[in-house]
Amino acid sequence: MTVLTAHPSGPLRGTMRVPSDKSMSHRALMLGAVAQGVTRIASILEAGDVMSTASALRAFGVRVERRGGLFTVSQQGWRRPERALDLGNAGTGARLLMGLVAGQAAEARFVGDPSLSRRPMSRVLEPLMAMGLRAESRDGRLPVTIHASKIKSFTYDMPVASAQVKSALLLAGLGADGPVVIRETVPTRDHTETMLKAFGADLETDGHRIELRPGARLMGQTLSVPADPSSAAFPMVATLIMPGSELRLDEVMLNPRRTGLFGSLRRMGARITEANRRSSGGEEVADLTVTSSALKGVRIEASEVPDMIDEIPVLAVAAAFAEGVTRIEGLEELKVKESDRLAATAALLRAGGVSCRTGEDWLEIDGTGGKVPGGGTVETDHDHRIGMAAAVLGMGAKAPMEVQGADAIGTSFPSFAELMRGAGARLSS
Ligand SMILES: O=C(O)C1=C[C@@H](OP(=O)(O)O)[C@@H](O)[C@H](O)C1
Ligand SMILES: C=C(OP(=O)(O)O)C(=O)O
Repeated sequence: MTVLTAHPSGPLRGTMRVPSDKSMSHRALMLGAVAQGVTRIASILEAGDVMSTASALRAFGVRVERRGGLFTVSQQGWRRPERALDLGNAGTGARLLMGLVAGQAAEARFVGDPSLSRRPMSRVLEPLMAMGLRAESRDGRLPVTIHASKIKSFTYDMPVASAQVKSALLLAGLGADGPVVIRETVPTRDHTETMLKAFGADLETDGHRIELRPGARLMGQTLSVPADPSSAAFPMVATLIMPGSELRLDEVMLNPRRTGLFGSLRRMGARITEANRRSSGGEEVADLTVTSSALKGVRIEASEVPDMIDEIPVLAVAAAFAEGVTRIEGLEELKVKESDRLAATAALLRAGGVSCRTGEDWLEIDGTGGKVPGGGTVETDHDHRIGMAAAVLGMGAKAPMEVQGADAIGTSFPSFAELMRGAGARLSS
């Protein structure tokens, strides 16, 4: 098992470009795999989760090739995979691909690692089956077998704020016999909608309503994937909590459905400035300069959570260094991520000597005003974000934190230790 020890570190300095966005990378590969012609993807995220999606697509005969720094995707019809598709740790990969496969009237068996195998797949299978998909699962979990099916027109009111569910249904809709309409109560990341339009799909968004009309021919595109705001969150919080630090984070994607953390940190007193706003891969990006800041506790409402759903563990670390109490509501969905992130976040705070309380769907953290003891051990349990959040806590604490199972970090941010060391963090493995 890989162990990473995060030692109390000096100020962080310099400039870094964190790896590319995971959500966009999965979607670029999948749309390339059903489009006509060649899709060229510059600066795709080369990390475990995205590579799992790439190899699953290859199993259908889709050509996914790395040529220098460019990934190219092309297809001339899908064939039946010879083996089960192993999606590893990737929830996005598994759920979106189930929708895509359904829309192609293809068949496949999906498996995954121990973490993915305990996550609910029924949230996509139930609506997909209502659209006509024939599928079997182990109690709504992996392994899942999908049979070639005819997909029907469908209207769905989202029962849960999930971009993965929404995306799976839209991707299935590419092969439906009529429109697919999805109504969200809480808006979630819209990369599938943006990218489907860019590839030529007939898709319309009106407030919280999305309508996809099948039949348009998708054409291969050339795109470049900007830096992942969910990965930028870790060096950002590390910079804020370590006195004397200043770090520039280049080309960070600023889709408003992804930047809830940045707004919350600013409300806590974080100094984060933005320069050079421009467009990349169909999204707004900017270079962010982060300066260490005295943070104060804040209250986060449930309606704010979807825009920072993957950033809660590291937000909790920022709260541990703040002055006063932070309360975060609406954390139900955290329980079905790579680990039970509500329990895992509380456990990592306690391992670092920070007191906190949890309820069914909330977390309350007693800020220490910068005096986090540290000195504990955290087991990632296959959860990259828990591993990185624990490492950030250790960098700012009085005593080191040990992260067991640190190899999990490779699913989204393989260069985490190297980039953080380059900025001045003391990490040993
Ligand atoms: O669509 C996506 O790319 C994602 C959606 C979110 O999951 P949910 O749809 O389960 O909220 C998020 O947690 C995940 O990391 C990526
Ligand atoms: C929840 C996450 O990813 P996924 O659902 O794709 O495994 C994440 O990256 O934090």
